[in-house]
Amino acid sequence: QTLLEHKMVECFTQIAEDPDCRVVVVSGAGDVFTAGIDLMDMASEVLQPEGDDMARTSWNMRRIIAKYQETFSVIERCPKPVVVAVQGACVGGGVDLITACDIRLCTQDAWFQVKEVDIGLAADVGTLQRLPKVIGSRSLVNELALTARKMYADEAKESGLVSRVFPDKEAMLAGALEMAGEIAGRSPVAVQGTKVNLIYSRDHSVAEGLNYMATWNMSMLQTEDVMKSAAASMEKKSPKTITFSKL
Ligand SMILES: CCC/C=C/C=C/C(=O)SCCNC(=O)CCNC(=O)[C@H](O)C(C)(C)COP(=O)(O)OP(=O)(O)OC[C@H]1O[C@@H](n2cnc3c(N)ncnc32)[C@H](O)[C@@H]1OP(=O)(O)O
Repeated sequence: QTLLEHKMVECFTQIAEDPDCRVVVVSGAGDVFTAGIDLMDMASEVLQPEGDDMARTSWNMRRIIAKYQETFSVIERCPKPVVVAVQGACVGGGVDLITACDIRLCTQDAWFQVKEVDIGLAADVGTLQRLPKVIGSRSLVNELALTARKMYADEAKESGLVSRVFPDKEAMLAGALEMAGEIAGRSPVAVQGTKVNLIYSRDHSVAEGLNYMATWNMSMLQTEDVMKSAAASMEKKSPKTITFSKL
């Protein structure tokens, strides 16, 4: 139930470079997706940085926070799409994690909580930066982050935090894997280019996004995948029938 902070960077760095991997599904074991940061670790490790004076202690604290931020930023930077499947509680760092993913699914019993204000801190590893870009309503984001109230599955769907709600975990995992199969069956040049450009455009003006896109596709449009996909489309075949080279 605790976050796998240190393994996450290692894992997603490998996934980003692994041509055999085209899509990722993140799910949690048990009834609870995640209880967020381990509060015992937090008390003993995170909140006790070393340093001979305030400047050095603060510097080390900054490094610790940056390391935690990287835990989730590595997911967003990974060019392979990441589908996350949430059951039960998704608390604190869990919201940081899921907002760095590309597609969020949950079960009917799922709930989400930006818990940090309840433990005396401003959320510092991504929720405050990414949640406003996921949920359209700034007022709702502010309410959730300032009050730490729980948001249940139906509201999460209505607000756009998740795109689909499943009756139970089994159905959700089946749905997540089916979706992953749809993504993995398409051109990795197209899929990874789409993820990278969606994230770039989220953080830039339309003009900047278009400029980046033109530069991206001036090389990527020269892929053999376009001709293969277009030919399959003309023949009314699914892109999943095509064998695409690894990327
Ligand atoms: C630079 C740092 C950046 C990172 C910041 C991250 C911040 C955060 O993540 S803030 C959020 C922290 N998490 C919490 O406050 C979660 C609190 N826990 C819960 O709300 C519930 O435990 C939960 C809904 C997850 C599960 O409820 P359930 O009724 O199923 O189980 P419990 O009986 O409550 O818990 C079972 C045992 O687990 C221990 N536990 C739960 N959460 C944590 C946690 N986050 N850290 C450490 N331990 C946790 C709980 O104390 C129980 O232990 P025991 O009594 O020994 O059985």
